[in-house]
Amino acid sequence: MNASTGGVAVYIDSLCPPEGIWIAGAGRAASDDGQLEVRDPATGRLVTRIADAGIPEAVAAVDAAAGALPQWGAATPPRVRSEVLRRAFELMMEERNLLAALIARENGKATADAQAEIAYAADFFRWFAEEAVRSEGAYGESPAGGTRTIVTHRPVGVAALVTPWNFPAAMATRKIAPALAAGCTVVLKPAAETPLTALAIARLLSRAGVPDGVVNVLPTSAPADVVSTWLEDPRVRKLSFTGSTGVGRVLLRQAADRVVNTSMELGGNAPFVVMDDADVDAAVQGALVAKFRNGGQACTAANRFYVHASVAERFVGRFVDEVAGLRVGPPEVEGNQIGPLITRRAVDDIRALVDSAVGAGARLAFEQQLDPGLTGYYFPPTVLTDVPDDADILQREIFGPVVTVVTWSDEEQVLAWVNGSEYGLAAYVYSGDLKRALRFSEALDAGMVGVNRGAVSDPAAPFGGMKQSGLGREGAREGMREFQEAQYFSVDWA
Ligand SMILES: NC(=O)c1ccc[n+]([C@@H]2O[C@H](COP(=O)([O-])OP(=O)(O)OC[C@H]3O[C@@H](n4cnc5c(N)ncnc54)[C@H](O)[C@@H]3O)[C@@H](O)[C@H]2O)c1
Ligand SMILES: O=C[C@H](O)CS(=O)(=O)O
Repeated sequence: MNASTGGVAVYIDSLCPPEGIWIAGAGRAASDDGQLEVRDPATGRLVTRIADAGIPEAVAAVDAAAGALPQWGAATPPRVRSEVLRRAFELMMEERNLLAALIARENGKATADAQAEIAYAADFFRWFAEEAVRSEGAYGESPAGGTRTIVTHRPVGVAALVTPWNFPAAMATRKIAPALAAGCTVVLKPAAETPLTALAIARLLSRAGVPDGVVNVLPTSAPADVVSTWLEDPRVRKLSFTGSTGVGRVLLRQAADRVVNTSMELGGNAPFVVMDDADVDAAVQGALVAKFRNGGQACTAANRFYVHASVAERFVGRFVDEVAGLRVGPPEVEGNQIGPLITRRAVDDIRALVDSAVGAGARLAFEQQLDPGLTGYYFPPTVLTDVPDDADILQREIFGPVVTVVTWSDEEQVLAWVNGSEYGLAAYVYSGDLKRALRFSEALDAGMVGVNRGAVSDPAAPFGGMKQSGLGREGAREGMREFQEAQYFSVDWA
C-alpha cells in the first residue's frame, strides 16, 4: 500500500493488508497492476493507492469462497462460528480508535461519528455471534396425518456483498456477520471511495479465526464488471446489496437472469413529523440526531420536516439556534460535529437542489458561514422553511446537512404527503400522546419508525424498507434468515 498522507500511513499499514485486494486470507496485487486512489474528502488529497481488482480477481475471489464453503458451512459447528464472531467483536472494540481514524480519513465523518459507527459495526458481530447458535427449525404433523414435516435452514452458499461509502464499517459487518453466522462464505465489494475500512475488517476477521477464503474483499474502480462477473457465476447464490435505489434496480435485473436470491437495502427519504402536542425541545434534539448524524449522509436521515403550524415557530427557532452551533470542520479536530461530504460532486448536487427549492418559493431561514480556510468538500448546515409541498427537494434523497420544513394543520393531509414518496425506509414521529403517535405510525409506509426518537438503527431490530427502499431485512433474527434457505423433509409416518 502506497500511503502518502503523513502519519496516516502508520495506521493504514497496521490495519490493512499491504497490497489491497484480499483473497483467500492474503493480500494481492491486481493481475494488470491497476491501482485505485483513495482520497481524503476533508482535503481532496491522496490518502493511498491500493490494488484495483478486475474480472480475474472477481473469479479468483469466488474460487476462494466456493473452496472454503463446505468446511465453514457444513463442517464447522455453529458454536465455533459463534466464538469466532464474538472474538471479532472484541478485536474491533480493542481497535476502535484506529479504525475510527481510518473511517474518518477515507469517509470524512467526524471522529465522534466514526467511533459511534465502529461500536455499531462491532455490535453486529456480537449480535450474530449470539444468533449463530439459534438456527431453529420446526417439526410437525401434516394436517392429513400420516406424514411428519421437519424444517431446517441451511446456508444459501457463496454470497456477494456490495456496500456503500457512507458507513464503510457498519454496512460491511451488517452483512458479513449474519452471512458467517449462517455458514455462508462471502465476496465483498466495498465502495471505491472507502475500501480501506473493509480491508481492515477482513484482516481483523482473519485474526479472529475466520479461515482463509471465507471472507474476500475486492476494492475496484469497475464495480459493474466485478459484480456482474459474480452474478453470472453459478457458484454465487446470494446478492446482498446496500446502496442507491437506482443501482439496486440494475442489480435486481441482473440477478433475475440466474434467479439469484437478493436482499436490497436502498435509498430513503425519511419524514420527521412533529405533532401539535409534541415536546418541542425533545423534538429538536431528536431532529439534530435524525438529520445531522454523519453530516446527513445516512439512508435514515430525516429529509422532510413536517411540523404542525401551532408549534412551527417554536420548533424552527430552536432548531435554527442548534444548527447554528454545529461545528463544521476537519474530522480529526476534537469537538467538530460535521465533516465534509464524500465528493465535490455531492456538494454541487446539493447546492443545485437547495437553489432549485429557493427558486420554487422556499425560504432560506439559515445557512452557516463556513470557515473560508476549509479546502475539502464541505457543505454548510442549512435550514429551508416554507418549502412548497411539490418541491423536488422533498422527493429526492438530500444526503447532506440540509433541513426542509413544511408546516401542516390537517393530519390526513400530512399523512398523504409523508406517504407520497417512492421511498419507505425510516420515519420519525413526535407526539406527547403515545397512542396517537402509534396510530399515525402504523399508517406510515416506512419499514422503521422512530417514535419520540431520532434514531432507529439497532442490531437487534429488523432494518429495512418498504416500497422502493428495498427488499428484506438486516439485523435481528431476520438478518440471518436472509443468508439461509429453508429445506423440509416430508417423512412417511404411516
Ligand atoms: N437502506 C440502507 O440500509 C442503506 C444504507 C446505506 C446507504 N444506503 C443508500 O446508499 C446510497 C449512497 O451510497 P452510494 O452512493 O455508495 O450508492 P451507490 O448505489 O452509488 O453504490 C453502492 C455500491 O454499489 C456499487 N455500484 C455502483 N454501480 C454499480 C453497478 N453498476 N454494478 C454493481 N455495483 C455498482 C458501488 O461501487 C458501491 O459499492 C444512498 O441512496 C443511501 O440511501 C442505503
Ligand atoms: O445509511 C444508512 C445506514 O443504514 C446507517 S444506519 O444504520 O442508519 O446507522
